[in-house]
Amino acid sequence: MNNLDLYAKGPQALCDQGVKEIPEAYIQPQHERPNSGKPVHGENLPLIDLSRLNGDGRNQVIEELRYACESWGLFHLVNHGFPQSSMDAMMEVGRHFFELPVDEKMRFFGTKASSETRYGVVNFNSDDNRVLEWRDFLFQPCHPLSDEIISTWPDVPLHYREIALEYCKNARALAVRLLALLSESLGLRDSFLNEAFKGHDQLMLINHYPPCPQPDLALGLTGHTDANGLTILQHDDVPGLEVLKDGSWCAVSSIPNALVINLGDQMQILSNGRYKSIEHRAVVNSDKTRFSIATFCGPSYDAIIAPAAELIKQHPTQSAEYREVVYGEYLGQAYARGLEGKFYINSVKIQK
Ligand SMILES: O=C(O)CCC(=O)C(=O)O
Ligand SMILES: [Fe+2]
Repeated sequence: MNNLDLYAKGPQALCDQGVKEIPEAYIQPQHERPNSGKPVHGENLPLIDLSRLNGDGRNQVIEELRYACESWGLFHLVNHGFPQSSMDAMMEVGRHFFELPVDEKMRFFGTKASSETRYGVVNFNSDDNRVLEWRDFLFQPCHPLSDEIISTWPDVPLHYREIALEYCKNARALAVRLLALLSESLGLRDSFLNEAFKGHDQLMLINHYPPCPQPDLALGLTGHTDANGLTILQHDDVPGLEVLKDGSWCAVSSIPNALVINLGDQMQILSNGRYKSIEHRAVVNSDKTRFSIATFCGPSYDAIIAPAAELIKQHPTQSAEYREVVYGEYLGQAYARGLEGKFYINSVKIQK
């Protein structure tokens, strides 16, 4: 099958053709289909306001952060210092990328599940029988960067690379700041998590979910936890993100100018299970396109990630809950396995 045939099977092409029924390959088994995700009201889902860090509010913010990470693994973040102009520009140039003619987008087409720049239409390889997801995406490495890596990024639309470069730098600055705050919230020295991550690795994924004629049968993104350390998610105002909380899927609203931060598996390991990587997914709808930009911040590939000794001492059994992992290997195996709930993090849990 050539690339254009593959594109023709992708959700955007199907949407453009005006199909009324989605192909079988996109139909989720009954138990995976989106039910009407019980909405989480704003007051339940934690919202962290970083403007309160200066002065008297500081201890309270750290306390709220601890609560959010222990009970949710996800929170809205406002007054985060990420320039709005950079967020808006990235969303716009990302949108324009997906509007490009097929041949332009297909110049970046790739199927290999790796950290290389690629535009993906259908997310499985031939020996994988998974149900397809109703999205296409653009994936790119963002840190560490070199001219060679930047030269793999899309060179269209105009200014894509400079806008993306600025965005990646802003995301990295926020990640470094958040890791210091998360260290503090765990009672560790400020530099702990940033040091544990060594030089850091950062990837960006732009998800594009076209309207789907049968949204009750499909998913934009299967339920999964992020394999990295923490994810900075910017999404537009079209609903779609859901989190699994106490066994039910709950819709996460979009708050203007806010970012969604969710913890990945490495935070669960480093915190010896005190903080959780949260299972989440994206549902689709029948009339609106939805976009999200996920920045995955994680350790360097050669970093060895293990529960922090200080936190093991505080654990009821005073023992490690997870075995140590080399981050690059963990990520490689998580990619190979594909999205599957908490399967991969559970596989490195020490059986007692
Ligand atoms: O589109 C979303 O809201 C979720 C994206 C996501 O979870 C991911 O890219 O890992
Ligand atoms: Fe995710």
